[in-house]
Amino acid sequence: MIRRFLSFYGPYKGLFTLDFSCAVVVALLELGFPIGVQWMIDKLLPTGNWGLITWVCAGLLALYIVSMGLQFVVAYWGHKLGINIETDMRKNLFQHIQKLSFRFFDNTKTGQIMSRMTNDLFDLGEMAHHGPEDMFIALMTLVGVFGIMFMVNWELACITFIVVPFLAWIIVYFNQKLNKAATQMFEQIADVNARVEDSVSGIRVVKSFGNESFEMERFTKNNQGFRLAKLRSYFTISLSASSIYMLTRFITLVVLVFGAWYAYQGKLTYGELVGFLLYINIFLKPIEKINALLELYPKGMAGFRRYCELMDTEPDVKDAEDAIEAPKLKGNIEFSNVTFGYENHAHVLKGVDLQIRAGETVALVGPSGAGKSTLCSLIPRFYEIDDGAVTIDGIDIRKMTQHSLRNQIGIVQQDVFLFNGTIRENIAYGRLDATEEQIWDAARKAHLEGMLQGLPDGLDTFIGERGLKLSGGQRQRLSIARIFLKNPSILILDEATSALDTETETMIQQALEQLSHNRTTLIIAHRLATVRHADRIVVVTEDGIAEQGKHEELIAAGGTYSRLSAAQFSGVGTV
Ligand SMILES: Nc1ncnc2c1ncn2[C@@H]1O[C@H](COP(=O)(O)OP(=O)(O)OP(=O)(O)O)[C@@H](O)[C@H]1O
Repeated sequence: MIRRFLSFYGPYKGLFTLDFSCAVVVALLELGFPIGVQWMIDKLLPTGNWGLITWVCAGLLALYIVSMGLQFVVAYWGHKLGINIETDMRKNLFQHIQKLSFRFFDNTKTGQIMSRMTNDLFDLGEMAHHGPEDMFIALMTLVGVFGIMFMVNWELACITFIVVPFLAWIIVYFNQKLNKAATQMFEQIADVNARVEDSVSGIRVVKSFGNESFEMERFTKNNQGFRLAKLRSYFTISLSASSIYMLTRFITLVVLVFGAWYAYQGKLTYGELVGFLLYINIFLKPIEKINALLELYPKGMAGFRRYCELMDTEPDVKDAEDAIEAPKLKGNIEFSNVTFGYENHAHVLKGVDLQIRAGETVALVGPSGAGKSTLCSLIPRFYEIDDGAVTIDGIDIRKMTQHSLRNQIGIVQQDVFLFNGTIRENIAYGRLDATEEQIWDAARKAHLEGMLQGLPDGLDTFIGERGLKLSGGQRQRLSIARIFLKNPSILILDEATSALDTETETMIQQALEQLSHNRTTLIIAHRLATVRHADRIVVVTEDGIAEQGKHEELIAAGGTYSRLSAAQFSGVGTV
């Protein structure tokens, strides 16, 4: 874990060396000042040579100024190093999250991911800056100060250093406790974030049910959980800080008593006693540093452990090592004996065989929960199948890179997701390098032109979070324009026109028919009326594919489809 953390210093060796060496010089100067003071009291003051005393004071002042400059370097460039490392980790995490599969997102709350990206990393930058540097300097100062104190008076030095083993014990003991407390704190704040994310993104549902106080109660529970976890960690921090304080004050007192006694007996000069007391202050500084680290280190490490945990989560859908860039696909899709389940041993699809010819329009119908959407989500390889194979143009999709495969598949969902931005940005999401003309062309085909002409900012109109400033039909048309621009070989339409009024629906149906011309199109249909004219209708039930054929053939066969059709047209059931 520590080695993994240290590897982040790699790109910043120069910055680290600068910061580290300045910090070491500052620490050495700190050690040197009391020697000067002691020398002045014992050797220089009795001579009465004020000229020399003035020069020595000027020299000390110059050293203080140098030390001040070096401290600025440490404070600024040291923090820069920490921030750089924190930024790199956040970038790695975002990059990794982008690679994770649907299964991960199905099982992880968005708020918790956000918490790992933000809160968990806050203390890491600080730890990256202060951790190795402060620890090294603290140890170096402790050793240095012991050496000097030993030379001044070995007995007093040994008395002072009796506290060190106690100190080490306190550090180890409280570090373990704080590690646990910090991990709990991060877990609790992640829960708070997840609750806020859930409530805010579902605010319309919350308000429509008038459940604001229920949401408040749930939030309060999470918030209290965080408060308790934080209080627990502060309790431990306070306990360790006061134990260390007690230990250090006690030792100062002991040194004062023994030092005064030695001075009284003439074993110690008064200059040595003052110098010694100044060294006690220097001796306390690394201890204070270690104490501060004791608070920072567990928080940083708990965040880093959670960072590693997420970074070590392997995507369950990965490109094969010898994966090829998919050629321009015609769209012959074949499912051969495909078995798939979201959870192990709970298969949604079992031994499914289905062939779809290039350019064919196939409608998938069947009872809710039968697996129509699941079947379609296997084509872009959103999930890894448990058994069998899915091929396109005879190539197993596991042999293509996910990017080149998904590039050739367009999906229009019933539940449209648009990004917070302008209409232009959202259409261009279908092809990031699209020209103005291509964007307008896609907008025209999706029948957005009229709407755009009525907007003062046209394509540059902001549509709000998730496109909330647009109507359901407008959102749907925008998502269709995106696919026109993408121009894929395979289309998956998840009852794409259900959010539109009859007039718009007819327009869009025409546009989609134009788009699906010469393209393989799968339509997940809930309203049978919309798919009567499909080349083929495939009826998916919980037992697999029950039947397939044209509308008339299936009606004549008198099977599941004809029953569903009768139920729907008589208005009794849903499909
Ligand atoms: N991400 C998921 N994680 C776990 N189970 C899921 C997931 N998505 C769907 N399921 C389950 O898989 C089964 C098939 O769901 P699917 O959405 O494919 O059905 P569908 O036929 O498209 O239904 P509908 O017509 O209602 O949209 C259901 O039992 C559903 O609960």
